[in-house]
Amino acid sequence: MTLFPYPSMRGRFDLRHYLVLGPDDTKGRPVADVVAAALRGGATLVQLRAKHADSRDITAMARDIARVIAGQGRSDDVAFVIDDRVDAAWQCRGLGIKVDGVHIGQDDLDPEQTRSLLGPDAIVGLSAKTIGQIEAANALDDGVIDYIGVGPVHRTATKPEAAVVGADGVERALGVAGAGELCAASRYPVVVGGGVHADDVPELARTQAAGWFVVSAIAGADDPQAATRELAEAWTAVRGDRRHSHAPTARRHALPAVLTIAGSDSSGGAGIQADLKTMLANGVFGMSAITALTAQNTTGVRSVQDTDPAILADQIDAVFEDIRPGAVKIGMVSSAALIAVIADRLTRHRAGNVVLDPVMVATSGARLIGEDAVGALTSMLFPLADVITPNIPEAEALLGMAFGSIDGAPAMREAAVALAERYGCAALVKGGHGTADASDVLAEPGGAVTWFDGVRVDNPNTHGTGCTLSSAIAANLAKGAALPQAIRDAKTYLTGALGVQLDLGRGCGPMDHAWRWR
Ligand SMILES: Nc1ncnc2c1ncn2[C@@H]1O[C@H](COP(=O)(O)OP(=O)(O)OP(=O)(O)O)[C@@H](O)[C@H]1O
Ligand SMILES: Cc1ncc(CO)c(N)n1
Ligand SMILES: [Mg+2]
Repeated sequence: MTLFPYPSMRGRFDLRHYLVLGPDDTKGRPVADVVAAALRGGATLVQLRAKHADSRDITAMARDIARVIAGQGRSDDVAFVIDDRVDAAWQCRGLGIKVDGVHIGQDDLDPEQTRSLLGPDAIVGLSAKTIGQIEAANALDDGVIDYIGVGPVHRTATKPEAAVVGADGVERALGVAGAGELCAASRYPVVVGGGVHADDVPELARTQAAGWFVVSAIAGADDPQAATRELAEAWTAVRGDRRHSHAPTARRHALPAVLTIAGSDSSGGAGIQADLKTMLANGVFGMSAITALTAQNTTGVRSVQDTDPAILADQIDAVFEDIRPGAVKIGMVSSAALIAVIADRLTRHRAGNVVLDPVMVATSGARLIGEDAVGALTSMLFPLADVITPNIPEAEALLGMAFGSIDGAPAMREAAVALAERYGCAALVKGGHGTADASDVLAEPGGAVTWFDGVRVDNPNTHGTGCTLSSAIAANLAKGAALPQAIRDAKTYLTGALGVQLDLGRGCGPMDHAWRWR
């Protein structure tokens, strides 16, 4: 349990004018004296570097430096860290000496262990000199390290043995430009140094560096105060008095991606518009291949123009050849020619997690599939689907007159089982068009039947409920959910989107897909 009585400097330290020094750098002068002079010259952070010193000596020097910082009234804005020796920093903090953290190298204790030893209040800086080391640092969880030290910029007196490695891993002087590349690649603020002298600073200040660090140019100077002032003024001349942000930028990362192959609904409430909004709201990256343009609004469909099959094929290829979708949602496909293209491309790209919403009639009553296409839909696309999501009228159309009308839960269940048996894919018969509680029933090819209880929302604006549900199912499958759970979560989302009672348009209006964030 540390006795460390000081407020954390994390998120408050200033990397702009960073002094590094140890007893071997100061030409015999006490380290604390050089620190005092550098602070008067504008130093903003101090690092004590005495890698091989006894703990007792480090503790004594640290106590003197902390006293100097406090003596100049700078304890609240000048952070003080110890280089490499996490043990010594831990000991100093336990003794109540204001050591705000550590700076560790690639060969020292690893960042996670350092963080767990020193706790959440300590500053942890990490050295890096190659793009690979920057990328490894970027991959650390947020909160492990606070900044990066890049260098040496030039071969230096204090580190002649240091491998000066460029971004490509080739050993050579890093230079200001090479350091600048590493700054640009880092998601943390970066302080750059190692052999830096005053005439490097203007160019360095034009990179994304957060500041310079210097050893000999200050610690070895006859007048450390003047030397510090010259470096600080050179920086400020270019960068003004602005400081760096402490918050690491988000790690570059992937996302599950989902492709919707569907029609465009100009009203924004159904079709690919509803699909993409749903995918965004459910945490996946949505992509689209458009099968038709429809001019529609909440009162009806005014006109439809099918996409040329060749451009539909290209859209699907373009997506699969770059960002492979973890799931595919198929919506409105109005012609056999377009269906054939989709079947060919999904087979060629070995698409998985295919959710097929057999769109036949818009909520407004307009027919959205040609007579010739229903047969193509069932013979060419159903075999590629993992699940089909017909509403009650669509299920009746797919099962034909012989099956009769679907009225009530038992008939819904029978219909789902019949569809799963006939087409060899899971079938979710949706209860929205029914009179009961908007529950849906899933029949899977292996015989499992699952009900998804609904709560009928008293809201006449249900435009796009089917598009929204099937897209949410696809999003959940892409995130790794099993089908029943994917449906359950999709239904929760949909019910919420209906429940906020968005009321737009003169007819059957759309839902609020962003309801969770309102
Ligand atoms: N008023 C409502 N309250 C709660 N859930 C509903 C309501 N209406 C529909 N749902 C649910 O919305 C989902 C879509 O079912 P619906 O029968 O509306 O599909 P659809 O007719 O294909 O929709 P669309 O008109 O967009 O094609 C189902 O889970 C259904 O239970
Ligand atoms: C483009 C399009 N796809 C699907 C539906 C189903 O509501 C619709 N109305 N419009
Ligand atoms: Mg529908």
